[in-house]
Amino acid sequence: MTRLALIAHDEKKPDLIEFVHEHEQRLTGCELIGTGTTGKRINEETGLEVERMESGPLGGDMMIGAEVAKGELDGVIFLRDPLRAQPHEPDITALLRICDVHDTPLATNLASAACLIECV
Ligand SMILES: O=C(CO)COP(=O)(O)O
Repeated sequence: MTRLALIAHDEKKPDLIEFVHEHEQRLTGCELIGTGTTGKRINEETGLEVERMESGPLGGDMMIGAEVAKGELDGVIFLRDPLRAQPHEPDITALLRICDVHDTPLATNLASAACLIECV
């Protein structure tokens, strides 16, 4: 089964929730993990179930990075907020890097997320 990570910064969470609603049929067939608050909101606001890691600033991005490093994720959808600095920027950079190291599909905006879920 396809295993995907779903992550969004606060300003992008509404976009991700809408994306999940739009693509619910496709995502129902996937195993989903996410950072803490993102996962909580998807669990509460959509019909899908996300396994929750820690919140991003508390290490959640690194936990997802570890899954990538273990080869246990088929793709990462990470709607970053490009207009605000994050306190855990080094963790975010590390997650993006480890996706490149392992050639794991990574989408950081809605258009690329739509492409990603069609091909993983
Ligand atoms: O900060 C995040 C990703 O860098 C997301 O974390 P939350 O889903 O806990 O808000």
